[in-house]
Amino acid sequence: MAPGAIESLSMSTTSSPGLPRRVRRAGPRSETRLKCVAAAPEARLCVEILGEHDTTGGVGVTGGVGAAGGARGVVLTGPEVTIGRGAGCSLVLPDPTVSEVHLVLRVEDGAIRVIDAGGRGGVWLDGVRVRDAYARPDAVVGLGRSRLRLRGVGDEGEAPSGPRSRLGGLLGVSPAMQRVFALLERAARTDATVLLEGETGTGKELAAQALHEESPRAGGVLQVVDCSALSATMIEDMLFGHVRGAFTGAIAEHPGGFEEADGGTLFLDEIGELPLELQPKLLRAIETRAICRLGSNVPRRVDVRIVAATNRSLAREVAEGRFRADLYYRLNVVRVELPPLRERPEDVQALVRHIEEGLPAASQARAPLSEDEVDLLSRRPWPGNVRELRNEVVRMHALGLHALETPTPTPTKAPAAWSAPRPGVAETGEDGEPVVDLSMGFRLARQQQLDAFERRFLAEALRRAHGNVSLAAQSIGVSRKLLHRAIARHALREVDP
Ligand SMILES: Nc1ncnc2c1ncn2[C@@H]1O[C@H](COP(=O)(O)OP(=O)(O)OP(=O)(O)O)[C@@H](O)[C@H]1O
Repeated sequence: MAPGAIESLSMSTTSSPGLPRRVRRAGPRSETRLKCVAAAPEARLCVEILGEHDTTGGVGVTGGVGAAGGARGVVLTGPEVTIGRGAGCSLVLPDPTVSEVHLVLRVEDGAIRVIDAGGRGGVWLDGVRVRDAYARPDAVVGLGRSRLRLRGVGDEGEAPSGPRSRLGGLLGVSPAMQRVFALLERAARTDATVLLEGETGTGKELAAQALHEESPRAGGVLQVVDCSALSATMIEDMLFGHVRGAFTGAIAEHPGGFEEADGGTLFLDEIGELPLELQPKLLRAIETRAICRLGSNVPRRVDVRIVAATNRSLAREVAEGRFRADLYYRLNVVRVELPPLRERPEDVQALVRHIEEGLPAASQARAPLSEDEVDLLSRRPWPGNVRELRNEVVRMHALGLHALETPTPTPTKAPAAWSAPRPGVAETGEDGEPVVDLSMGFRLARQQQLDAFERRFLAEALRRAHGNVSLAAQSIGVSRKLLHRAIARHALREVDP
């Protein structure tokens, strides 16, 4: 189906006690929308100068810019303005700590985009250093020793407006998240199948919830089926349900996720883990919008919108033969990639404040994190993304810790020598058992343990085979091709002394 196309479906309704694991009903809508005003070339941008300097009379404005609101308030016109010490800037600041052209403000869709033009000391938005970020209304921008309050934009004296800083439970002020919000919003209006890709903890599940809540199906059910369940039979049962007697222990009929989601949205989480043998059956169900319960040949029509998520690259899985191409194309109608947190440090502050607001008073052993602490956190690599940030903030509050007291994790992306300890991999405790680190959550911890095990295992096999891949593969019972792929994934050298 073409991107954005509407799938037409038929309906049947069922209800079921005892939902499968991770299948649940969506909660009430919780979002507040921010108004967006369309950009106009003559858009006006109101800036209030708050600097320590006495800029009265010293503020120079050029090119369609006029003074407004007294000596310290200026209105800048045009979709893009430059700010700095240089005479050519739209707003000239006589501050020796400011660079010639320090900052660019751009009006986009009624929002103010703040771009560091390479100014000395950088650009600070609400106390967080940014390279390129959208500002909330009334945000304060710091450059050199000067500070500016962005009063908002408008053509006819409209109220200040801003970009969407959240969609459903997803928060984000960075341009990357703004693009995600725009895509999700557009996709939500259709019945098109959506594939969400992104590292663990980047908010794929929240994105699926937002898609459902923003869609015409919001009144229906959002059903989640975790395709990484332990056995293929269990996943099959969670997807398609069963009739009485279908297998030992099937003492009653049970609808699966497809039927549970009828009239609503079916969220296939961890789709990259779906066993190969189940993939043709899922493809058929998606194509025909009909399923048969396990143990039955009677097709049942279902009216569902499909959203799938994975923290793998499905295209790569297809290339490596672990995922069927036909199912991939059926799922990849609208693809939305959730960016990792390290690529959008501008979002850390909003996320920290949001997490702090949700903390129960009893678990707050310290004051809210200071701007310096938030700045420190925004420089970390966060391999577990927002989930890891949440855990860290909760931990800091619970234990009364400060950002400097908590170790900075190493990015998982950086390939370390295979013998070096991997981040998040448990060390051995006094009892010889691995020390469990709960702070990063189950999935990430499990993944990192598995990765570490695989790496050690393969490295040892290679070492014993003196780096001969064919021999190593033979000795551990895997194909040469598979071992080559694993070597590349773990950045192991094929010939190790
Ligand atoms: N943009 C965001 N705004 C607010 N909270 C977020 C955001 N992204 C993630 N979170 C929070 O981080 C945690 C993990 O989010 P979520 O489960 O949606 O991630 P995921 O990508 O589905 O992870 P996984 O692949 O491990 O299942 C949750 O507590 C969620 O509320």
